[in-house]
Amino acid sequence: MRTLVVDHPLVAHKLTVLRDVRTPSLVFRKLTEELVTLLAYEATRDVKTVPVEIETPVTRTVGTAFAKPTPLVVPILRAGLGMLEGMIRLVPTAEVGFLGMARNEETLDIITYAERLPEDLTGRQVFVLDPMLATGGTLKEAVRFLLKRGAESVTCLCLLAAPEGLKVLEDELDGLPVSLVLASIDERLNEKSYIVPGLGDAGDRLYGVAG
Ligand SMILES: O=P(O)(O)OC[C@H]1O[C@H](OP(=O)(O)OP(=O)(O)O)[C@H](O)[C@@H]1O
Ligand SMILES: O=c1cc[nH]c(=O)[nH]1
Ligand SMILES: [Mg+2]
Repeated sequence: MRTLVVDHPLVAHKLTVLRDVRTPSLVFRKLTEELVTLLAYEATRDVKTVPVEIETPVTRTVGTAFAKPTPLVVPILRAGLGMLEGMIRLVPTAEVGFLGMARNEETLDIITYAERLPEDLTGRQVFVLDPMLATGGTLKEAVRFLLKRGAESVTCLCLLAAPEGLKVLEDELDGLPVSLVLASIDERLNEKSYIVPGLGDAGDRLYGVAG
């Protein structure tokens, strides 16, 4: 599994404001979008392209276009939805599918409560959006599901990852066409499996406390 941490002062600065407990929802949403756009630049480096012939005001030339089928972007609800705008700003022709997943905060079991994706993902490059990789349970389920549907590759964009969750993914998804693009690898998980120092519950900070 390829893992890239985007080491850039813009990312570090925006992430610091995002982590701050005083940062209100409105600013948190905006910063999440901006951070995703910075991660997306790196995450799409291997997106498939084809040569296209075009005419400039001066001459004919050969340029580059996204190959078909177009990339599929999959935000994991709720918190991943906060990353969608920032991603499709860079890849406006991408298609978007949805996975609704939540971890039970006591048992840490993952519930998939919604799925709206093409049945057949054969040959598709898929980009999964979820800000938090904590125990790795959610992302492991999501990636397996997408590969089972035939996805050619899965690239996950996350803001924060815990070393414990990264190890789970490395062990469980070893040898599969999976990459991770992150803004930071944090220190550890706490006793409630929250990322430390982290940013709290990303879904709650984006959208308010879930019922
Ligand atoms: O790596 P894990 O231990 O599985 O935890 C990470 C998951 O937890 C959060 O979602 P949550 O379950 O809080 O749902 P929400 O986005 O609706 O708040 C986060 O957005 C991930 O999906
Ligand atoms: O720190 C964490 C861990 C899981 N989910 C979150 O939103 N935050
Ligand atoms: Mg949550």
